[in-house]
Amino acid sequence: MPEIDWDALRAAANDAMQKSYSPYSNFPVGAAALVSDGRIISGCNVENASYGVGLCAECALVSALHMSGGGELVAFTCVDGHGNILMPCGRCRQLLNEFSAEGMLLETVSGIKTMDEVLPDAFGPRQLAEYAAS
Ligand SMILES: O=c1ccn([C@H]2C[C@H](O)[C@@H](CO)O2)c(=O)[nH]1
Ligand SMILES: [Zn+2]
Repeated sequence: MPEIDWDALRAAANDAMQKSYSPYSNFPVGAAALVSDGRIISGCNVENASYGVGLCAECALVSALHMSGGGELVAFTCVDGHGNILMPCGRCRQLLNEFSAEGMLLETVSGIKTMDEVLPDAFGPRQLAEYAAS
């Protein structure tokens, strides 16, 4: 597993946040993650005049993961427009869980946590596989 440089991840999240399109909430968000092969990916929130259609930064990040070669997420951080750490919303925790490496770490307002701590007993691909096999 690659070594986690939280400062570099936060810098990437801040760079992504600068590209946010958030004229409706005025709440820019940038997310960044370290991938299993060592590369850093990022994404920003992209809002829409039809408010509910807006995309969280994590959606762009997951898209970037696939567009740049796939892999699993090892570490994740997310910042708001002031550069402060932001917790991914519930939907985005589910989104990230799908592509998380075992023991993936997230930087949170209350320290570094595991995916399992921020989304306990998650529903994921395993549940579908178990159902199909039963
Ligand atoms: O985890 C989160 C939570 C919120 N937002 C965005 C969605 C919306 O554009 C703005 C305000 O909710 O913040 C994200 O990008 N990620
Ligand atoms: Zn979200």
